[in-house]
Amino acid sequence: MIGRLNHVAIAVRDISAAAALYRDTLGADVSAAVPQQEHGVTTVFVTLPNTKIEFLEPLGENSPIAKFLERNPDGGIHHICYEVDDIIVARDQLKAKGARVLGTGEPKTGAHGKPVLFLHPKDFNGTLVELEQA
Ligand SMILES: C[C@H](C(=O)O)C(=O)SCCNC(=O)CCNC(=O)[C@H](O)C(C)(C)COP(=O)(O)OP(=O)(O)OC[C@H]1O[C@@H](n2cnc3c(N)ncnc32)[C@H](O)[C@@H]1OP(=O)(O)O
Ligand SMILES: [Co+2]
Repeated sequence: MIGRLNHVAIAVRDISAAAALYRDTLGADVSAAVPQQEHGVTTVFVTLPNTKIEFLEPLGENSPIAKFLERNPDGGIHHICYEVDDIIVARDQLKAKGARVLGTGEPKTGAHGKPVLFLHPKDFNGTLVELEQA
């Protein structure tokens, strides 16, 4: 079911500082910041030869990463995103196996313009898992 590692997400309080750090200290290829209103975050992507790093900063009042940052004030790894061929098939298979799909269960459009879903961290070794349709 899961394929390539699409990205590893790091939640931060200051996405500009995080982007500058990776660009200027690590010499990385860093995108502009993009607000993702539907997801309650602003994103920056760091393009690596074999995957991406996604920086997340809270956006708006009810950001889903706000409490994570209260628990982790310096920031931290927030989720991992795997690619799947068909996100509805994957979702239905996962639900049939008892995994909890977060939100309404219907995919949202993610930062790459593809359908994404999230699986509860308590079901996957304490790690928030995002699925993105390849
Ligand atoms: C668009 C872009 C893209 O890639 O396209 C994105 O990624 S958008 C990325 C932003 N969107 C999302 O993250 C959507 C999915 N996330 C969510 O719905 C929420 O963050 C959540 C339900 C996973 C957790 O929300 P919350 O922290 O307010 O909830 P709680 O405080 O009740 O947390 C419930 C339990 O899960 C744990 N927990 C919470 N967040 C995480 C995490 N990131 N990794 C591992 N464990 C976590 C808490 O410590 C707690 O454990 P204990 O019970 O032991 O204390
Ligand atoms: Co993500």
